[in-house]
Amino acid sequence: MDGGLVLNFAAPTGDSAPTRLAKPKGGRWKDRVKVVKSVKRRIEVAGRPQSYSASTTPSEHSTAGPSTHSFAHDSSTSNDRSHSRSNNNDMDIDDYSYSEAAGGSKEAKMMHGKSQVQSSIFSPDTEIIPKVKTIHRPVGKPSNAPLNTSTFTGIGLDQDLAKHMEAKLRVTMPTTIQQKAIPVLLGPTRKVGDDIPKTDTDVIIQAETGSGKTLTYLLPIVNRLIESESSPALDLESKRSIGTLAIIMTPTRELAKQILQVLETLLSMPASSITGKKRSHWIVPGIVIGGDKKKSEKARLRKGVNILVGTPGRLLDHLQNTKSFEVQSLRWLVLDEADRLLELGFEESMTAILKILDARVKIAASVTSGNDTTKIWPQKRQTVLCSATLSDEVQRLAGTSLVDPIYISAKKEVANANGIPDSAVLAQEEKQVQQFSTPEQLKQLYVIAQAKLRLVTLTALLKSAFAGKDKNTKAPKMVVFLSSCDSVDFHHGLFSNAGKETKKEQTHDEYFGQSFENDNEDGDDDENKEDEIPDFVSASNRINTKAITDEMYKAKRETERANAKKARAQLFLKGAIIPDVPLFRLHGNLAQALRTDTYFEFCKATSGILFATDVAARGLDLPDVSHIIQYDPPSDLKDYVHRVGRTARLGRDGEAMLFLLPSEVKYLELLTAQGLPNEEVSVTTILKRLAPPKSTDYQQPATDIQNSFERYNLHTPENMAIARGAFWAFVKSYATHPSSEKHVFHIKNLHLGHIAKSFALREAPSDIPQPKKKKTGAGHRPGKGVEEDETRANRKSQKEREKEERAKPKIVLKRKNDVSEFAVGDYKSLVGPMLKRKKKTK
Ligand SMILES: Nc1ncnc2c1ncn2[C@@H]1O[C@H](COP(=O)(O)OP(=O)(O)OP(=O)(O)O)[C@@H](O)[C@H]1O
Repeated sequence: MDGGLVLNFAAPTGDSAPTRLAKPKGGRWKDRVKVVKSVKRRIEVAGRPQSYSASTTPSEHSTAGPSTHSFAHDSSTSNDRSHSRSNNNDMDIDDYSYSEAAGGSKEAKMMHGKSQVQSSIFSPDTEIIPKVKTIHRPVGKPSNAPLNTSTFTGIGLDQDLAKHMEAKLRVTMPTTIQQKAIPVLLGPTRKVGDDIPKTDTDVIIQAETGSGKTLTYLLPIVNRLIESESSPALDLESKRSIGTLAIIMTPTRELAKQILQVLETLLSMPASSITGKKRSHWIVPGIVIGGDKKKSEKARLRKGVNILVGTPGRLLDHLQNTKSFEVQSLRWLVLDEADRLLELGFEESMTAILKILDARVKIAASVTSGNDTTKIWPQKRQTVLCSATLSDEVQRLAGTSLVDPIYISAKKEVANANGIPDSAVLAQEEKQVQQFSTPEQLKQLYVIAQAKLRLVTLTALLKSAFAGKDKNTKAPKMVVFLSSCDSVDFHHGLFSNAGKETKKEQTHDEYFGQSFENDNEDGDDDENKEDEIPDFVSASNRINTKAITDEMYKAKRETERANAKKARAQLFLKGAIIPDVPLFRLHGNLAQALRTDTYFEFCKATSGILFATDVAARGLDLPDVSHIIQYDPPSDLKDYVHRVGRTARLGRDGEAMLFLLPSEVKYLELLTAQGLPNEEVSVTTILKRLAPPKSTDYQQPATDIQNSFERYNLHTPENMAIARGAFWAFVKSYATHPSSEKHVFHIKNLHLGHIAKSFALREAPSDIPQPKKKKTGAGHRPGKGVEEDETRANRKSQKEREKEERAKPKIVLKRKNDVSEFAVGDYKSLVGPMLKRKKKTK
């Protein structure tokens, strides 16, 4: 019999008497008779159904795990991988526990109209886990912290700007990458050091996550603009109308907003202490991103935006369709998270953008030549590529789109006294382009969990991390990365609502409806709605004109405050399984307003759990994130670096945990080959934390949790539909791993029955969802409307999916955005026979 999809009769409710005994199937007849006898005997003894695992007391178990911030807690047993294998001798009993067998349950009938059996998550596992040698690098000294060897003014920054940064951002000393790259980007006129290139050149910046790359490219741009403000050639009145001087492109909307926020802070500089004039007031920052109102963006572009932050799809849209979008004077183009920008879906937009810029900027360069601002600003467009990872694509793009770029990395500290990079170091580094590096102080762990134990292991990890935390002991702040939007919705819903079934639950519409409200196709929300945001200034004007009494105004403000509070409360939920911990979710299919609010709310939160897709993996500076859990491995190795990089930022500590299936251990070889360190924590070590105080039994609490999750799914057809959708999205996402990882992640390695358990499903759904026919039309044109992990067309199909689900609760799964490489052919031909095989063995 295969490793564990054997009969199990674990009581779903634990307190109802058995109505009939479901016959075990499969295996040898002797075993079946033995099981029935053993179960009958136990019913007689106990008088009510029990799970065998409840009475098991594995001798090697330690005492209950106290709450801890470290994932590696109790790591002395870290090599004890197979707690379930240790029980192999008990197979005849351990395989089977008794219940009224979901076959008789109302819920099971509701879902299937037929008997259903429930397998134990602790049945023996015959799977051999190969040993893999990983790098056990002890946690090192912080490698992305600010240095104490130089100052910002020392590396050439304007004094006012440096002071302002200190006051507003509490940033006083540069990090290694800032120390090396800022003098180069400040340009030859700044004359900081003799080794700075004599003319502005294109630059590739590679530095660890959380090392301050945003300021590295923003500070020189702002510095050179404020430096030019006294230039007589630049008439103050015409400064705004000069058009866009710098474009910063990012792959995600949240990252674009984050960059804009930093930019606005830098530009809020007070009057100069030297001239008495307000600095930088003429420099107008702006943003264009998918999901926002295109009309208002157009209006802002018409007035003139000097530094523009945007996502590629919307940027290209404006370049093609907004006549008043002036880019002829463009001097800087920054590609933040460059390698992501060049991945599937973005590459064509990028090429089209570069082509348009090449054509338009050339004309303008000749018009403005002779202007003395050109001495301060780069003489022609300077392109800056920036990322923590440098893929082959980036290097290919660098070869075609950048002119003689300089490569600057944070790997080596600059030795010279002023902290100025010398050309020898730069030249040497050029030859050592390294793809991946993570902060030295980051602790990187992994756990090999069988599919059926994944969900309880995740629960144990989360529960133990938050247990016993109060106001005095700082609770952690975590991000759990999942492979699909469906999976994020499922896990967020599960941890928020499981165990609360008796209370009024959110309806499907309430849960999902909020995702799509105000989210029309182009993000061009009704213009009239723009003023709905409470505006107390205009409200007070109305008080005067309409003679509204103070009381009425007060009441209105109270209502507005209450509504805002209510809206904020919806951004996160609190569940029963991990009590009092705010649970957030973030993915590309949420309405833009909800995404933005969630992002800012999670930034503000002192602790909590964010379930997210890779939309949160790139560039987001989420303050104080202490732990990262990669519950689904990333679909690309470099995303591993970006995901774990949400913690251990700027010299702070951090811990990351990677979940792998036994069939995926070879992934560790890939990580090791890239020099990425890892240390194992066993499933047992983690699950033991579920054991109650003074008990060694972790299997019963784990089984109870699993049962409670399964009951939650069975509670309503909507819950079941969400779980099944997440299951299929998981299977589909397996097809998105690149060919170099196919030997690790292959659908045929998946045990679908066990995977189902990890979605709290008692068996794998047998309906293979039919992918929707690909639509044609503008939304599908590559390069048009492409944003982050989604296309406009996909957002549309998601809406349709929701409508269909509301009308009839059944699974209609379509291609998801974040599994874009998924090939229908592979999926059907592989999963189909697997399901047939599974049916036969039953
Ligand atoms: N020199 C500095 N001193 C102190 N704080 C800094 C310094 N430079 C940047 N920071 C802060 O560090 C945080 C991380 O910066 P940033 O987001 O730019 O990192 P990053 O290298 O771009 O990371 P990622 O690769 O994840 O995008 C920000 O909050 C920023 O304000």
